Amino acid sequence: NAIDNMTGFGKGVFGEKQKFEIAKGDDGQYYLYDGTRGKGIHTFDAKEIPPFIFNILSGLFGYTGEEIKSNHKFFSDPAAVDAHVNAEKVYDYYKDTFNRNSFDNEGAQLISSVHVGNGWNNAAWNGVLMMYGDGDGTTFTSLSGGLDVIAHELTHAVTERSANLVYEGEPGALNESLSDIMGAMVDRDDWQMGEDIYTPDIEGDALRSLNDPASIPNPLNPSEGYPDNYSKRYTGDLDHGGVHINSSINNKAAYLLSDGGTAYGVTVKGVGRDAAEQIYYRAVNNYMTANSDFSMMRQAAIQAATDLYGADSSQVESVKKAYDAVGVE
Ligand SMILES: CCC(=O)Oc1c(C)cccc1C(=O)O
Ligand SMILES: [Ca+2]
Ligand SMILES: [Zn+2]
Repeated sequence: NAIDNMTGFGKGVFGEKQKFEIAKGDDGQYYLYDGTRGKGIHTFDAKEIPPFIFNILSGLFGYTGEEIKSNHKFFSDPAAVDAHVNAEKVYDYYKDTFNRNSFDNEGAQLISSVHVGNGWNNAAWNGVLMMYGDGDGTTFTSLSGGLDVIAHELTHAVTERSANLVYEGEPGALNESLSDIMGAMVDRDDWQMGEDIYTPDIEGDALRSLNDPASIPNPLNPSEGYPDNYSKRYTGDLDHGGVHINSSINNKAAYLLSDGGTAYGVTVKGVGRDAAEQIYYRAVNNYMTANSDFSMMRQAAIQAATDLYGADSSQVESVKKAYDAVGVE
């Protein structure tokens, strides 16, 4: 059927006015469907289906949830509005920054489902679509309200279609770290992850910090902060071998590469966010594979910087220093 692309309106999770692409169906209803980006951006309502059932339904049967429609151009579901708007922003980031057309570089549809589960404190890419919980209102509010969260989830899809880093141990920590790094590059005004949607009643905290990982308690070892050096890595079995913990070691390296600084006696000259994002994208897209470990991350970033700026460039030197600073040889 002919899709008429038009502009929709709504308010996001934090009450901000949003404008986004919608489509009008043959039934005269308006849908949260953006037909202008790739093969389309669809946002659905999962209607509180338990996450593990939703995962099965969407994984095996491609179920995406109920179409969100409105009989006028105003959409009144804030979680859906932000999931849609933020997916558009992340699509544009990958296209404008790396000329990548969606996560498969062939315009794959970006499908998001909101209201997954009941007070679910999670967001996930399940191989088919993004899933966002509403949070329990204490630990999280609607997770689709976080631009860095959506960039994080969509980067899992990009990683899966490129290096396809195994979600376990060091490769898993790098998988997580690349999602945090791109999350911080899209949500460009800070180096925190999830700050907008984490603990709505507490100001100033975040899920993770890339600039100072140790400033946030490590959930697996609360007496310490997240690790910011390889010598402090988590070596237990929880969280697939600490993929959400050891990611902070590489996150710190990326922060130092981008903004510069001194850590563990090593001073790094920042290359800026524009060069840092190009180095990491090229590393994950061209030089990393499923079992790449931290040492291979260092080499991949050096090679990417060499391709982009030359072997004797200051950027290559900064990559080496950044990984020296976090104790990765
Ligand atoms: C910043 C986004 C993020 O970390 O999402 C997750 C949450 C909130 C819980 C569990 C897993 C994830 C993830 O996507 O890794
Ligand atoms: Ca952020
Ligand atoms: Zn993740």
